[in-house]
Amino acid sequence: MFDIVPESAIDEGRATDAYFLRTEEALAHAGKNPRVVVEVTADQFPTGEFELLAGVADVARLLEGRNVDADAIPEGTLFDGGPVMRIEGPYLEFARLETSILGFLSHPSGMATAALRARLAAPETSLLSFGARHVHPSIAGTVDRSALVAGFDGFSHVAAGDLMGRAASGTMPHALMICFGPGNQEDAWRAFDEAVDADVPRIALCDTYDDEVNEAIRAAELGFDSVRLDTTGSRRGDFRHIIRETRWKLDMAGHEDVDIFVSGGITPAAIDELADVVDGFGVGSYITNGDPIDFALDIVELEGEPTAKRGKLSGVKSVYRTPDGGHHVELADAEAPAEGTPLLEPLVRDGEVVAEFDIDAAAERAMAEAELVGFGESMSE
Ligand SMILES: O=P(O)(O)OC[C@H]1O[C@H](OP(=O)(O)OP(=O)(O)O)[C@H](O)[C@@H]1O
Repeated sequence: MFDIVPESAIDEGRATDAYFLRTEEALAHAGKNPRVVVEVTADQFPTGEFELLAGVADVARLLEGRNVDADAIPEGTLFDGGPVMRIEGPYLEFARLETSILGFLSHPSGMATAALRARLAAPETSLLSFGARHVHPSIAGTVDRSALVAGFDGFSHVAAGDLMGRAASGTMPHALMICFGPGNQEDAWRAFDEAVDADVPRIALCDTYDDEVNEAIRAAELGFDSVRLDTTGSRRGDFRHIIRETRWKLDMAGHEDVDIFVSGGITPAAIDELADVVDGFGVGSYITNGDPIDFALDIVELEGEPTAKRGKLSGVKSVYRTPDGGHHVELADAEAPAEGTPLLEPLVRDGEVVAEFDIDAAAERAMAEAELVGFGESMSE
């Protein structure tokens, strides 16, 4: 019905580049199915430019039930070089899965990395992921899960929530306000308040027809807990001033408890500029525009012997984090760096998924990692 590659095609390995099917034919013809170790890597050596890993859970599900062992650094870990994942087994067990394995990691990790930049711009302020509308609906869950791995507080997409067993958050769209017509904002807000479950936060959208200050005070008078300002870019002028003026006049009217949320084109720079005058942000395109990480999957060992294509590092590797925040890449059988903690952990053993995936734990790890490696310090918009 829609242009969506079905889950069954991913699981069966048909969500692949055709040359892997040709490879299967050629290997079968030659009677070959070598035991290999492959590694998934973005940069061969540490670069100092860290990125946040996400999407590992989907890879684990894809490898489940296949005759392979796999290790991966946990979701929510920052990496800047060396393998993030290692898979070992007969090559034909997983040859055709390469395309989907890389896709499962590349896009989520890029979005999680962007989301972490936003998170670090205001560690204490509420951040909601609003990005689903910018991507194909089939991956909305990936967008919002990546944002949560990076420490976001919530997300807006209902089906993404169904996937994660969490409730979506949200306020109200301009469409609701416009359906009641100009001058009738109270009718729209009142209808929302009367109709929507009591446990849904009362956040009124206050920029549709009149001045933000005017609408915010009117919504507050109706009893709304919070207002959202999504002022159109062409009208924004000095957004910080608009927000401060709204805060000032809400306070003057006795509505010191009414929170102010903002959305629309919010970037880490905007968060940095506005965090002290707002109570929360909705962030969409900044997350979904996060560049996919350029992962590659390469054979590094063939029948127990180190090998690699030119330009790639042969041999099975380990990666370590040292207390100074260093990320070290070494041969797996070499001595670990002093005080180095190995980052690759068992993911799949004999086809059984042995890792656990906890979004909150990943988010905690991401924040600790960011502090350890100084991720925020090299942050650019
Ligand atoms: O700019 P982003 O960071 O991607 O934010 C996502 C969207 O959230 C806000 O929309 P709103 O709910 O106000 O949309 P509406 O005008 O359709 O009601 C904002 O105006 C963006 O369109």
